[in-house]
Amino acid sequence: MTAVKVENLEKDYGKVKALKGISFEVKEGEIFGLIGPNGAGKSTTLKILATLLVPTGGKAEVFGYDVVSKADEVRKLISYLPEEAGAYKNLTGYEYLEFMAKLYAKTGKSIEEMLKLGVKIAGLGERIHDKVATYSKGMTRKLLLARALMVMPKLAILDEPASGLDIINAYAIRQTIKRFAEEGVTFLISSHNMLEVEFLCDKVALINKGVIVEIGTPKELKEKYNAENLEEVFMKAVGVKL
Ligand SMILES: Nc1ncnc2c1ncn2[C@@H]1O[C@H](COP(=O)(O)OP(=O)(O)OP(=O)(O)O)[C@@H](O)[C@H]1O
Repeated sequence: MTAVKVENLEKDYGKVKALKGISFEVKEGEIFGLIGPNGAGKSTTLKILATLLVPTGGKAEVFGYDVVSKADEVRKLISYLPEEAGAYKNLTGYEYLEFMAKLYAKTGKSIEEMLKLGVKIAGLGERIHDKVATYSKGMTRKLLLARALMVMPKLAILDEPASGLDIINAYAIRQTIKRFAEEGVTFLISSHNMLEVEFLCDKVALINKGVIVEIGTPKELKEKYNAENLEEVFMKAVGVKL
């Protein structure tokens, strides 16, 4: 089944044309990476799919639901991790996950289960009982990823999930994403770290200045451009002389 279908999507912010008619599809169970440099239009695309922004033109669907006219249905199926997200600093990590589980779970039993899963994903050990205000950036990011995944969304939309993290935390986050993909969660992630994406994603779309310049598996793209890695693919695809 198709998890995400984007057709000729456009977004203008006043005179700035952030998206100039992009199209791509994500299959159910895939880890799909939208990758490109700063300002390429990644966050804009993810916000539209998360129903937080309305496109200027074109169309986007999540599991067959239009993100504008069926936004309520879409919201039931997704989790969204924004690029610049914070958790309530005065709560402990545990209290934060509990608060979120109560918001999302329908019955007492599923609150418990969700919370247990959330604590496991966060992997913060005893520090889960410390205030979020005392967490490092990596710890907060892991807590937020736990919040996004403990609800077992059909589609997880993650904006730069491992950006700014050290290799150990970034690795832990990648492993979590892979594990949940094996359990059937579809992932749409954005990143400007092309090497990281290469290890993680089944399929990638390279986006630059609001235009998708290539789509394929990392292997296909490397072969097509006779490149050693996705960074090199990107440079060649956008015509940067190496
Ligand atoms: N609220 C806004 N108002 C005006 N322009 C915006 C707004 N949000 C984004 N833009 C512009 O739209 C373009 C795409 O921005 P977007 O945040 O989608 O890029 P990105 O690929 O996520 O970049 P980054 O990796 O830096 O987060 C940029 O030119 C940006 O300046």
